[in-house]
Amino acid sequence: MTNKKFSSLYEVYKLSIEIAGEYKIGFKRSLLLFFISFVTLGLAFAMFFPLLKAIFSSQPDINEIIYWFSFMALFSAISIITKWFGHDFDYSGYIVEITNDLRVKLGKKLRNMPLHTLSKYKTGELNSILSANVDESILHMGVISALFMQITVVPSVVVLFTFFIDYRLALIMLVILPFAIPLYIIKRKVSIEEKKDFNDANSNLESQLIEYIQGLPVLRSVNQVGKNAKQLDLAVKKVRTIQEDGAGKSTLPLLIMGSLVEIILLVLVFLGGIWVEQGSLALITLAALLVVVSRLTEPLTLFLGVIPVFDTMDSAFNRIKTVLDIKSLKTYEPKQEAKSFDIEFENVFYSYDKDETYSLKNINFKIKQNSLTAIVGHSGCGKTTITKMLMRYDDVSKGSVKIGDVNIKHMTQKELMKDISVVFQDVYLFDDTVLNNIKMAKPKATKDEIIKACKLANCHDFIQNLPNSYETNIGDLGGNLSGGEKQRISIARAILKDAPIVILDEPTASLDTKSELAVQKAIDSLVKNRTVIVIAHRLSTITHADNILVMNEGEIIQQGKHEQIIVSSDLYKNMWEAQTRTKVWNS
Ligand SMILES: Nc1ncnc2c1ncn2[C@@H]1O[C@H](COP(=O)(O)OP(=O)(O)OP(=O)(O)O)[C@@H](O)[C@H]1O
Repeated sequence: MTNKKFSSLYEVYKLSIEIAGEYKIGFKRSLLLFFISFVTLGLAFAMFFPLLKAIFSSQPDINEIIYWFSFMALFSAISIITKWFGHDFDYSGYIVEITNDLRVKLGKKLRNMPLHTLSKYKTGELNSILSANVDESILHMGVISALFMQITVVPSVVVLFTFFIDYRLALIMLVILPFAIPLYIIKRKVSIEEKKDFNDANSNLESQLIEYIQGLPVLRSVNQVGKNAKQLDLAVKKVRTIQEDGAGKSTLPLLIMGSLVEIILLVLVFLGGIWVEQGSLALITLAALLVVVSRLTEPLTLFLGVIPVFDTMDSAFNRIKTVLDIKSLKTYEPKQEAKSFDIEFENVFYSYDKDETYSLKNINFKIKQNSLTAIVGHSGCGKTTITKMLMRYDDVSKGSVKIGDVNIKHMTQKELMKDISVVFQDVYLFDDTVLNNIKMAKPKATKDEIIKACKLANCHDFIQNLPNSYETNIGDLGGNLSGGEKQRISIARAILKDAPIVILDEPTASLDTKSELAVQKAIDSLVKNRTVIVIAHRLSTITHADNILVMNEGEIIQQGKHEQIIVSSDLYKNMWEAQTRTKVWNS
């Protein structure tokens, strides 16, 4: 999801501060301590020059040796102590807190995100953002930032110190070290592109996996479970190709970088040897320098190894940020609550893609409190979109939606959802007890209230026959509830919620006649004395509706009672006749 290709180290630092949130002071302090630690480590290395000089001089002076050795020991001690305190940040639980805070923030965002935006994400994508990406984005805090500091600060201090010893030797290092820069840039470009492609491919793989597992029964029935599960197979291959490509492309810069220190050593030995021969450089100074430089091999090679960690973090946090930056739908002032439950759509237009392709066009209708309104029309004409606009799935592109004269933009999402119950065609039951699945509609409900709702929803008897009655875990039933039974549990939820408006999204469309009768009975209890909107495919179930909205291609082309529109609307008449014919064939 990120458009960024290459963040500078400063940007990575700024991101880190943002991630650290309220712990940013601790993070900055830890970076400062690491900085002091590695400056002093560089100085301790540099003490090799005077120390070796003192040891190997023609007349060694023990006091001078102790003097330089004491400095070396002092710098090393400061380095160890400050490094220890620097790591306090990762050892004392801050990183766990930061990870937790980030997940809580993302969780809140998901709760308040407009459903329209949420629906644009694949489940696997959100899954990888909340799990892997959160972990990756804080990876570098602690050990990795210490390592990074070490590989940049220590060589810099050594080069600077060498200037005081012999500027020519320092210049050799300064001339060769900048060759690391293009290598660094190539490596980062490869790495950041690989990370982005890898993240996209990985979330796609997660989505395909989730889809594969959920669709396993269907895949089995069409013999597509093995290698024939093409999409999953492709997703796995894509991840492998990206990883292989990335590994191949980043090996060369790593090898060259590793050789760079060897090259410096060779040039130092060659030129240093000449200068020693000519008498312009002390042999002991050259020897000390070779010892110090050879100690830089490891940090410089590590440098390129550490870069991908920053890129992983950068790419992961940018993905997190796209979620954090999503704006919740605004509740307009003054905040209001609906006191009555008439519904009015006035000149409503809506486009999913925020362009001129409207899924709803100039929708106008009024629903009286406690009446029954049905929406009918061919598939894709906009029936569900109307109900989504009532639930403020997104803001309408034009026009207004009102409940009891209050524009729903002035109602908080909580207030709005308090007023509406929805019964969907596909029921989702959570992996929890039957009781808790119903109770979630009204957390403070007593068991008696729940049983009463279940009796009304015509599901009390079959729940009692479950292995542990109301305490039976839905997961333990292993999908053994029928569609009609699940549907009645969801209706019990809606009855318990007791919202004044009920939306029925074709709840009986996929049920057989026996289940349909049982569910219809439950629905009859639910809709009593409420404002009801029903999306109906079977027109026979809505002939008694107070108003029927006939839709075609996003518009309401006719509205009225069954007896009126069967005469005035050709579309409705044709649908009715087609369904009556089917009924005759089926009987
Ligand atoms: N999330 C979405 N993003 C983009 N377009 C969408 C989205 N959901 C629906 N649409 C489009 O909006 C139009 C209306 O869809 P809607 O689901 O409201 O129709 P419907 O009448 O309820 O259909 P059905 O009876 O098949 O459920 C369709 O053209 C559909 O493709």
